[in-house]
Amino acid sequence: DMEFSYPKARRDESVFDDYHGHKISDPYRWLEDPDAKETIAFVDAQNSISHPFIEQCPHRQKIQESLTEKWNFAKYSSPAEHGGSYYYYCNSGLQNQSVLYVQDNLKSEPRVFLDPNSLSEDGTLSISGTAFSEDGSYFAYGLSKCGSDWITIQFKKAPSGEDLPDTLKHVKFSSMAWTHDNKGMFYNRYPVEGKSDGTETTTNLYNKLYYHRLGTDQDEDLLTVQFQNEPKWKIGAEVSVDGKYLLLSPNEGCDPVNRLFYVELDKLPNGITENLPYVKLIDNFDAQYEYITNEGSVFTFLTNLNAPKYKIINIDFQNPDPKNWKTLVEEDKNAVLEWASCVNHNKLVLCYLKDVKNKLYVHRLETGVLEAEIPLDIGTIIGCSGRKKSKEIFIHFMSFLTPGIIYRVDMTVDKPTPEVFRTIKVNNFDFSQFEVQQVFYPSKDGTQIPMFLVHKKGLVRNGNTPTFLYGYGGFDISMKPTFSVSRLVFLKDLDGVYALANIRGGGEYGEKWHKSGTHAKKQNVFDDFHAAAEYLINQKYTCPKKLVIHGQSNGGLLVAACINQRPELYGVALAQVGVMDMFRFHKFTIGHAWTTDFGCSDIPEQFEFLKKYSPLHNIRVPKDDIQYPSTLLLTADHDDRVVPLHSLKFIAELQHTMAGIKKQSNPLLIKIDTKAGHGRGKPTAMIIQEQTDMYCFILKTLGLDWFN
Ligand SMILES: O=C([C@@H]1CC(F)(F)CN1C(=O)CCN1C(=O)c2ccccc2C1=O)N1CCCC1
Repeated sequence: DMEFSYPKARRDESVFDDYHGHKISDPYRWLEDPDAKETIAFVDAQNSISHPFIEQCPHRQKIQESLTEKWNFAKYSSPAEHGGSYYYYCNSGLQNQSVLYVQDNLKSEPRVFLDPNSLSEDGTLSISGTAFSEDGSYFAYGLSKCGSDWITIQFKKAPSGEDLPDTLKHVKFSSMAWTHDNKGMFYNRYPVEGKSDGTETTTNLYNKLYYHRLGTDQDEDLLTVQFQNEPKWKIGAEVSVDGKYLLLSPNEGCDPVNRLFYVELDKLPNGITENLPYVKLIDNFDAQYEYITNEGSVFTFLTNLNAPKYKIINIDFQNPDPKNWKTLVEEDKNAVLEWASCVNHNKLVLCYLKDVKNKLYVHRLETGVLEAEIPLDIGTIIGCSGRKKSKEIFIHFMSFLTPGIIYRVDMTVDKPTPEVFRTIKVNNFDFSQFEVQQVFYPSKDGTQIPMFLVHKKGLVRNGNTPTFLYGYGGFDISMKPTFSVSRLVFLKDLDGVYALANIRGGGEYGEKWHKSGTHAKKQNVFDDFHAAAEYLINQKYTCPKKLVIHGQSNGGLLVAACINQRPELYGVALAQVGVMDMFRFHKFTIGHAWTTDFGCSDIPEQFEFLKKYSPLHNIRVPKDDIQYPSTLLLTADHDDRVVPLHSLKFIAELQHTMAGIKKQSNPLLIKIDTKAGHGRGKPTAMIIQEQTDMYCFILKTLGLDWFN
C-alpha cells in the first residue's frame, strides 16, 4: 500500500457558473486551456507520477514482449472491386498502419497501392476515409495526423497509384462523394478559426459542403450547400447509384435521425454551381433515412420511422407524399436491422443483430421477399463489400475466439453460400482452451441485460478470479463480439474472465434500448453496469478487489460515474478518453452533437439530471472505510473528439478530494499521451504500449503475477 503525494494543482475558487439558480464552482477551469504553461506543467507533473508507477511493473518487459509476439499476425480486410481491380488492406503483423494493396484479379500478384507507413516515421499518420470514383480511375483518401479528427484529402490515379497534386485541407466529419463523370467530389469543411491541428478545443459549427473539381486548387472549390441558420448541422452527402441525384442528409447530433434533401444533378442548367438548389423530401428529424439504392425515381431507404428496430421502405420522388410510401421489408420485432446493401442489381443483403449476434439474409429488391439466409456461425459481421453491380460480396466475420474469416458469396445463385476466401490466423495460440457464453442478468429495474463471458474452459468459480468488465452504453452503438489477441493473452496468463456487458444506451435492441439509456434515463446505463458487477460477484466469478472495469469515450464517462457511485464494487478502474464535465462538454469541438444522448446544462430540467451523475461534480470521500478503486485515466494531447480537459479536471478534483485521506491507498492516476488522439488510427506500436501500460497497472494494483 503506498501513500501517494499528488501534484498540487491550483484551485481557483473564484470561478463558478450559475446554472438556473444553482451556483456551481469550477476551480480547475484553467485546465481547459491546453496551451497554458500551467496546464502543460500539470500534465507533466501527472505523467511524472503515473509513468514511474506503470513502468516499475516487474513484468513490464515480459508483458510487452508477450503482447508484441502475439500481436504479430497478418490482418486482412475484405477485398473490394473498383474499376475491375481488387483492393484490400493488409497489416503483416506489427506494421504501424495497414497497407492498401491492389491486384488485377483475386489470384494475381498484389501491388502496394497506398502505404501510410511510408508517410511518417512513427506511424502517427493514418488513413481516415477513402472513396474511389465511379469508374475506379481515381482514389481520394483522407490523412489524419496523430489521431485528430481533422483530415487532409489527397488523390491518386487508380490502379497505378500515381499521386495527383490536389490537396483539400480543413476537412472534418466529411462525406466523400464523386460525381459519376469522375470529374470531381463533394466533401465537407469547417470554417478556419485559428489552430486546427487537433490540440485545439474550438467548437465545430457551420459544416459546409463543397465540390472539388479534380485538377483545380482548393480555393476554387464550390460552396454547394450550407445552412447558415443551423450552425450545428452536419451535411451528409451521397451520389445515387445511377449518378443522377445528390442526396443530402443533414443531421444535428448523434441520434439516428436525419433530414433528406436532394438535387437532380443532370437537371442543373449550368452543371454544379455554388448554392445548389435542393428539393426537401423530408424536412424533419423524426427518423433516419439511410439511402440503399434507387430504380429511377423510386428510392429504397433503411429507416426507423415507426420502427425502432428498423425496416426498409420505398419512396417515389415523383409521389413524395408519405401516404404513398411503401414498406418493402417490415420491421422484425425480434432483431435489429443494422444495415442493408443492394447487390447483383436486384438483391438486398440485410444484416440483423439478434441478441447481439449477426445474421445475414438475402431479399429480392423488387418485392422485398426473403429469398435465403446466408448461414454464419455465432459472431459479428465487421465488414461487407459489394455494390449494386457486383455479382459477389465479401463478408468479414469475427468473434471472441475467431480472429477473422473472410467469405466470398456468389450472389448469382438461388442459395448463396459463403465460401472461405481467407482465414486470419494467429500463430501458436490454442483457442480450444477458451469458451464463450452469453448470460442475461437483471438490472436494478428488472430489465434483462445480455453479457458475454469469455474464459478458459474448466474455470473454477471461487469468487477470486481476476475479471475484466467492459462497457459502453450510449449513442446507439452495439458492443459486439470481436477478436483481441491481447485480451486472450491476459485471460490465458491470469486465468481471468473477460465480460462484455450490453448495457442500455447502445443499439443492441434498437432505438428503444438506445433511448432508455439517454437524457433523464442515463442512470439506467450505470445501474446496468453495477448490476453486471454484482452478477459477476454473486455468481462467484470474482470479488470487488479483483474486478477491473474499462470503458472508452462515452464508456470512460461510464467508468468514472460508476466509481463515484459505487467505489466499493470495483477494484481497478480504467477510464479512457472519457467525458467527465457534463455541464460544459457541449462547448468543445463536436461535443454539441452529443446533447442527443446527454442533454444540455443550458436547459434547466436537463441540468437537473446531468447534475446527478456528472463525474466531475460527483466526487466525494466515500463513507466508512471505503476508498476509490485503483484508478487510471488515459487521454492524449490530440484527442479532439473528447478533449483532454475532461480527464485533467476529473483527476485534479479526485486527487484533491482524496489527498491526505489515509484510507485512500489505491492510486488515482492519469497518463496523458502525446501525438495520439481519441483512438482511431493509432499506430500498432502505440497500441501495444497502451495495452502494456494498462496490464501493468492492473497487475500492480491487483497484486498479480504474469505467469506466461
Ligand atoms: O464520439 C462521440 C460520438 C459517439 C458516436 F455517436 F458514436 C460518434 N460520435 C461523434 O461525436 C461523431 C462525430 N462525427 C460526426 O458527427 C461525423 C459526421 C460525418 C462523418 C464523421 C463524423 C464523426 O465522427 N462521442 C465521444 C464521447 C461522447 C460521444
